[in-house]
Amino acid sequence: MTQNERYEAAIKKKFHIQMLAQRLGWSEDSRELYYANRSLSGDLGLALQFVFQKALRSLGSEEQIAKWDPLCNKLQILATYAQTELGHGTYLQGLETEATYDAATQEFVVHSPTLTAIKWWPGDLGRSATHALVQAQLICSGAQQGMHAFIVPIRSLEDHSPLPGITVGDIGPKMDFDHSDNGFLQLDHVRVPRENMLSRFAQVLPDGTYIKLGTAKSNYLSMVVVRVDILSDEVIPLLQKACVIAIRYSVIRRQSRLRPSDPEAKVLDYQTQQQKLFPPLAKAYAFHFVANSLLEFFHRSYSSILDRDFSLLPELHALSAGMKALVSDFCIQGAELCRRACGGHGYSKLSGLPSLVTRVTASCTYEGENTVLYLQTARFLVKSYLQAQESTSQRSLPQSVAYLTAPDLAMCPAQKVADFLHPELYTTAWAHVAARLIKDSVHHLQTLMQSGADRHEAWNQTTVIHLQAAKAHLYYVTVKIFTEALEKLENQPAIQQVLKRLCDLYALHGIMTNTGDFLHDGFLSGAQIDMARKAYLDLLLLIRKDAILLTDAFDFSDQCLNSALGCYDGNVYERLFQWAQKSPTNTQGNPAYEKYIRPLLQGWRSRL
Ligand SMILES: CCCCCCCCCC(=O)SCCNC(=O)CCNC(=O)[C@H](O)C(C)(C)COP(=O)(O)OP(=O)(O)OC[C@H]1O[C@@H](n2cnc3c(N)ncnc32)[C@H](O)[C@@H]1OP(=O)(O)O
Ligand SMILES: Cc1cc2nc3c(=O)[nH]c(=O)nc-3n(C[C@H](O)[C@H](O)[C@H](O)COP(=O)(O)OP(=O)(O)OC[C@H]3O[C@@H](n4cnc5c(N)ncnc54)[C@H](O)[C@@H]3O)c2cc1C
Repeated sequence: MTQNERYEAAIKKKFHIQMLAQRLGWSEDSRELYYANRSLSGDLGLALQFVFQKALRSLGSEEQIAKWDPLCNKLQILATYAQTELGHGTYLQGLETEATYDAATQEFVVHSPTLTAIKWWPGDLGRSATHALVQAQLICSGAQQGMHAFIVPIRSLEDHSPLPGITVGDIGPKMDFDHSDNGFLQLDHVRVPRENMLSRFAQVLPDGTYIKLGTAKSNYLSMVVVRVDILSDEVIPLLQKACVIAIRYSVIRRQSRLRPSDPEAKVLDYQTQQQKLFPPLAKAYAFHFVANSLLEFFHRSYSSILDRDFSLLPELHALSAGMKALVSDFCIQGAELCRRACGGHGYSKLSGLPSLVTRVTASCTYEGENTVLYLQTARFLVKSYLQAQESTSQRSLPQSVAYLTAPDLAMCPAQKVADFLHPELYTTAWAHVAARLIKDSVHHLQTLMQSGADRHEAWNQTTVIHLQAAKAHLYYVTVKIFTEALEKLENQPAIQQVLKRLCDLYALHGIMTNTGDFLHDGFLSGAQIDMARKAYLDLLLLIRKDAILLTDAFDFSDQCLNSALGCYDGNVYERLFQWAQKSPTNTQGNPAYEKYIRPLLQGWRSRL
């Protein structure tokens, strides 16, 4: 489909789902609506409404939520979240859009002072949204007060035309997300009432007095909220679908022979095919539990943050930022592995895999570029390590870094292959490596500072090391979450056994792909690495038996997968041939024949 066709189809789907929800009384965050959205294939339009509402509920006062939330739920307005600008996306302190308070009229004048201030990228902005939550530098009482959120009407609710002072449009073709009209927004002294500044954490009084009710970063809370939600709502299901398609196809596709006398083998019986597909499958399960755990932590801390107790916010920010980066990186890597594992047909759009890959690829950028987010986690780890070093410190460490003060083993006690299948053993191994890398990163930082570098330069010159420490810490946290999730399954032993194999594989795959970190200080010996590898390879064989059931368990219908390779009945070749014949290129004639091909073919004949 063209960009316009995909855009229209996505809005059409959203329209019908919304009509159904209204007819059946499904609320915005109901389980029914969640499953209805999950059961759809491909694109659903107006996704930024949920980002706007998350921001409204985290940054808005109760009165503002009461006013704007129902308008969103009934789709009486279509809203987007406009933070990123042409010149800035990561560095929020660099955002140039201004909101200057005019006490005479009790309005904010929202303006794009430069070309680079033009809002750029917000989804649904190009052609759909009627309102935008605009993040802008607040100017009042003659001072810049930092980034604050303003609700700005941008299109008429009568005829959808841009309102005065608004220049808005689509930013043009992208790698994917063709269904979403990512747009640009230039504001020319647009006036909005004082009540349109979201005021949970800050207020501007009628006379222009600025009242701070939160911290300097309170208005960053909306990003924390979205990073938590987007993993299970958008990113992880894309990896799950890719695993279902590739693993189902791999038991249908026969190629070559394991023994000359054998029939052609199912490609999933090759160890290398298992090595490609089972780690992504294990990650798809691991991240299901990680997303649930993060959501639980978020709910535990969110209500206190909304009541302006920010004590849990640093850990919540570090976890949500880091997990968004780690999970999205591995989902991108895993979806591409699934595509590659399907050979030529994996490169066909009829497989559904290229679309999953190009869509999930955006997740390393939106809602925070991953490197920048890992470094936010690293910043938290440095602080936690230094706090752990202060023997006088009375404050206990946040729960996710408690291992920094736990007794540490110098060497892994594993004596045989089976020892590496004990969750306690590999979780301890991950904790050891993470703690060592964090200590190492702080040591490098301090050494540079002691040699005279200022802290900003020292930080920049050690960010590669901090990145490595952050990734190890996050992987350790995910291993711990997966093992704890297994413990809760003791009354379902059959399921627990199957999922434990995936957890073992997830932990050991991380060790096998980072052996240097485990060998570096002798924590693991070469012999123990060999034991871990044996345990890992044996798991591939065991998981092979359950692989199809583990992918069926994701419960995606054929329509939802939208793939000729991943259909439940396995009739891959019939579908590929049917679908190819229905392809528009086979039903619309050859546009180049009359003008070019025929004259070419005729040309040489006339020369004979
Ligand atoms: C189906 C549809 C799916 C697709 C939907 C796509 C939706 C996508 C929507 C978007 O993309 S919206 C735009 C998202 N943009 C971002 O996420 C921007 C990423 N950049 C940042 O978050 C900030 O630039 C960054 C925090 C990385 C750095 O900002 P700063 O340079 O102002 O802060 P700094 O790094 O100096 O950190 C200052 C303090 O703020 C804290 N902080 C930073 N971000 C925070 C946060 N979010 N929450 C709470 N605290 C935060 C940070 O921990 C630190 O605390 P400490 O000083 O105590 O160490
Ligand atoms: C599909 C899609 C949808 C989007 N939807 C929205 C939306 O609805 N609303 C919205 O407001 N935005 C949206 N965005 C924009 C997105 O949030 C930004 O692109 C993202 O935050 C990254 O910022 P940037 O583009 O400025 O990248 P940059 O920060 O310019 O990244 C470029 C490079 O610089 C590096 N870098 C930057 N800062 C640092 C640093 N401090 N230390 C080390 N390295 C650094 C990065 O790691 C990266 O390698 C969307 C983007 C995409 C792709």
